[in-house]
Amino acid sequence: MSDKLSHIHVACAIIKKDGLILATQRSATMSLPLKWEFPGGKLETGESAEQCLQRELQEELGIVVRVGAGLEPLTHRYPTFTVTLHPFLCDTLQGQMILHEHNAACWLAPHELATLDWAEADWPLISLLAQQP
Ligand SMILES: Nc1nc2c([nH]c(=O)n2[C@@H]2O[C@H](COP(=O)(O)OP(=O)(O)OP(=O)(O)O)[C@@H](O)[C@H]2O)c(=O)[nH]1
Repeated sequence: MSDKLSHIHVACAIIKKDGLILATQRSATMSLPLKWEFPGGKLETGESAEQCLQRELQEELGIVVRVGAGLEPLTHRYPTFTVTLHPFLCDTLQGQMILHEHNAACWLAPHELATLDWAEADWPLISLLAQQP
């Protein structure tokens, strides 16, 4: 497979509520099983990051969010593919969260995020969030 084919772009949501941030755990049957991540997914052709997040968060968690500022994209090379994460700060607008795909979810203070077993691509983001007030 060419590098181009194995390089995916993923929009992910840093959802904040009362100073806490939502973390979701991938299921045992997904790729990167049981790793923690920020909810979101692959950008489809012609889709904006905001549209992607609204679609993915509705599918995965049944919630509608307000998409705010974008953070610096991060690129990570896994053994079998490369991912560029496009993180966005978000607030929940509507919906009772239901886990349609994930194994678990939790709300943590920024400095507590590092206690979870995150997907490798996320670690620079975890460090950045932990430094913010
Ligand atoms: N949503 C999300 N995905 C992440 C994060 N970090 C990270 O490495 N990823 C990777 O980015 C990809 C997201 O794609 P997806 O969520 O639409 O894909 P998927 O579960 O259907 O994966 P699959 O196509 O590998 O089965 C996954 O391979 C996931 O492991 C993150 O913080 N949030």
